[in-house]
Amino acid sequence: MDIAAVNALPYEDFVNILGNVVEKCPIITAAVWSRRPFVNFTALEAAISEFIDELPESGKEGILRCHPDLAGRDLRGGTLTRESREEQAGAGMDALSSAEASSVARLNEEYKERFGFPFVICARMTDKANILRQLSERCRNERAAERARGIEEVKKICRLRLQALVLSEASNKL
Ligand SMILES: NC(=O)NC1NC(=O)NC1=O
Repeated sequence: MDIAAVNALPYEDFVNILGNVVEKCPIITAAVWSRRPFVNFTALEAAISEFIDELPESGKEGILRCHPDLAGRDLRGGTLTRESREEQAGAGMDALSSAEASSVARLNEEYKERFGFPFVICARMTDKANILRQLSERCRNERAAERARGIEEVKKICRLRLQALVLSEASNKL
């Protein structure tokens, strides 16, 4: 779908198609619909990013809380969203050794205990070893820094999900 097709979507379709570019936060997609028409892919991505940046800190934490744990209960129970399942599987989160799985579970709990929101990282842009390292390193950060870092990761996940749905200028030229 190119940007002209995106701009032509009624809001029901816009939210149905793009509603999970930020995990379980269709309200963000619903809000940016009124910013149409988008001149290009970058403008659509920027509108989402600006909406997130304008939220109070509690809203940003709310976005983080909509994300499932890496290798957590939703993965084990088969209740991840399709996007999240593919991202987590791509980084090997569905094939951890039992030692890795218990380490991730312990660190995820420690992180949530400390910050009150889950550890979020763009799984597609990293790998298992780095996820395990970041999980233990980022546990030591300050809350505000971690909130900002988590939101940066949400935006990376969003860009990749958008790219899977909307042709960017670069791919238009191919
Ligand atoms: N917690 C967390 O980072 N979750 C995720 N990351 C990602 O790329 N997809 C997710 O579901």
